[in-house]
Amino acid sequence: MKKALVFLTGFMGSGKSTIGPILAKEIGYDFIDVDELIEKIDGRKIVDIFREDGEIYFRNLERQILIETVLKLSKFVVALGGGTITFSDNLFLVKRSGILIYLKASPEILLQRIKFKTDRPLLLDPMGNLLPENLLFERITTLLQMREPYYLQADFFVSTDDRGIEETVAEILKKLEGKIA
Ligand SMILES: Nc1ncnc2c1ncn2[C@@H]1O[C@H](COP(=O)(O)OP(=O)(O)OP(=O)(O)O)[C@@H](O)[C@H]1O
Ligand SMILES: O=C(O)C1=C[C@@H](O)[C@@H](O)[C@H](O)C1
Ligand SMILES: [Mg+2]
Repeated sequence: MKKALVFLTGFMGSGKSTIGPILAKEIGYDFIDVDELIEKIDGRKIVDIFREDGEIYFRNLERQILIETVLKLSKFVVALGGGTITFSDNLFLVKRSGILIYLKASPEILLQRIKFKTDRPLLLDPMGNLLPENLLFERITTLLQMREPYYLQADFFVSTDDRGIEETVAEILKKLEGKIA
């Protein structure tokens, strides 16, 4: 059966929020970013939610918003959070509702893309400051190793390491052919 939701998963910095709106435009879908939706509904930035209430609170909120809002949409490209499909049975729910695409990137490339960003709480030190580059690289490598078994359960993946944004979108369009409503 052809599906009417396209989900993007992948590590922080893999390009979900960047590729999502461009892909949506190409296939005539709307676009929604789960991280942005969480911030809009909760009224706080994700770093503040993590700092004030902790990761478990965030994961429960993310799951609730996924079930109550996102999975009810049709003809949307959805940028998931980097950890969404690793929590509870979110992966199962997502795969049941649409096509899941993994934007794959190596730790080296991810490091270059995210090393100056302060809006990803899992990549900061306990005081909320940027980690030194060597520790950040270790954090990315460890977390990616734990996450990849989930990401690889996507319907297909696209490597973004040696491609620009437009090329990545073109590759996705090719792989989506005949699969979406
Ligand atoms: N081929 C590519 N595909 C995607 N993004 C790329 C590519 N090349 C460079 N970039 C850059 O990498 C960054 C990706 O960041 P983006 O915020 O889209 O990641 P994300 O997956 O949404 O992360 P998060 O899970 O933290 O929300 C952007 O600054 C984008 O311009
Ligand atoms: O990889 C993760 O666990 C996260 C990625 C971001 O998209 C946000 O959802 C949040 O910072 C957590
Ligand atoms: Mg994003």
